Amino acid sequence: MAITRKKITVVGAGFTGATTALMLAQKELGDVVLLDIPQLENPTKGKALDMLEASPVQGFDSHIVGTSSYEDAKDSDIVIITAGVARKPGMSRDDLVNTNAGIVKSVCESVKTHAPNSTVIILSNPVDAMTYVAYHSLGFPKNRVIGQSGVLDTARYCTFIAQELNVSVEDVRGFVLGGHGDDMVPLVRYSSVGGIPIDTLIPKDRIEAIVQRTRVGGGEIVNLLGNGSAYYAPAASLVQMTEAILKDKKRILPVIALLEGEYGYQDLFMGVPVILGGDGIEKVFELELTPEEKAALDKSAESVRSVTSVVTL
Ligand SMILES: NC(=O)c1ccc[n+]([C@@H]2O[C@H](COP(=O)([O-])OP(=O)(O)OC[C@H]3O[C@@H](n4cnc5c(N)ncnc54)[C@H](O)[C@@H]3O)[C@@H](O)[C@H]2O)c1
Ligand SMILES: O=C(O)C[C@H](O)C(=O)O
Repeated sequence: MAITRKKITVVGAGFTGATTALMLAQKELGDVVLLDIPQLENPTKGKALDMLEASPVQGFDSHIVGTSSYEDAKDSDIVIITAGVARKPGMSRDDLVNTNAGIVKSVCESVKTHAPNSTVIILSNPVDAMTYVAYHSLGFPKNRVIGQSGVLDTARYCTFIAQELNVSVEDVRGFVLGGHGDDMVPLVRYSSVGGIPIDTLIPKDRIEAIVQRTRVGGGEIVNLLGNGSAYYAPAASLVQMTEAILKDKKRILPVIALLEGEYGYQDLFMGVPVILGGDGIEKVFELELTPEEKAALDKSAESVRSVTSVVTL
């Protein structure tokens, strides 16, 4: 019996989209369709072909095609949306809201037509608001519309903790909740190294510095790059989410989910820990928060609400 491979479409073949496509293929998570606008069809085909030609060297058998046609995305299992503009130094993610809302809306119209059973992961910024836009444009059930922020923010947080203690990143566990903005909420109380709570190992002022560096981690990269934003760690985060879904791994990861009463928020897309598996978001975990943690999450939720409110659907 022929084995049907999974099909993953990455919309937007820029820095994050192209990097994601390559990482997905390297892990053989499925065949990859890399899609960008018609004006960039040849460069998109060129990037895909270049990646494919790496496959004999690296020994992966995923196919990769570049295209500007949604026909090629037909019946995708997963669609990852990276289409849109990135910020430059001096800008906030929220400055992108109007431009990217239009792009995400038009992409979702095509996804709805050509891949109606897909699970959709949104990366375009401001990503909490763009996930809200995608949900309403797609009309898919809430478990199949997922935003990426918490995996990346947590990865940055864990990187800084590992650096601080000079220990393996593999032994660091942590969580970042809330919106993908400068008031996101790294949860120190739920962070540990090899099972040891970090607040017993790292002085308070150093933890505060790590929390603050995490909050502005995207901006740190934007300032260093000078013309664009991070893409290696964002791509790795998208791949981890895709793998959790396609392999039904039931990972517990922080992702942007529709909240309908959880944590006291209604009709809000924001980062929370979930079970991510074959059905997409299979469960949202409601953690016990201290009054200080809840106040910080409320502040982050307010920022998300404020940028989401300017979007016209
Ligand atoms: N959520 C996160 O954690 C996170 C992380 C990194 C980047 N981002 C966001 O992801 C987006 C992409 O970042 P990037 O660095 O890849 O930018 P980029 O400029 O390198 O690539 C964006 C691509 O989208 C394409 N595009 C624009 N309109 C399109 C459309 N209608 N259909 C298909 N493709 C279209 C562009 O042609 C371009 O190739 C930005 O909004 C950025 O802020 C979010
Ligand atoms: O910071 C950005 O604008 C891109 C992304 O959201 C990130 O956190 O790297």
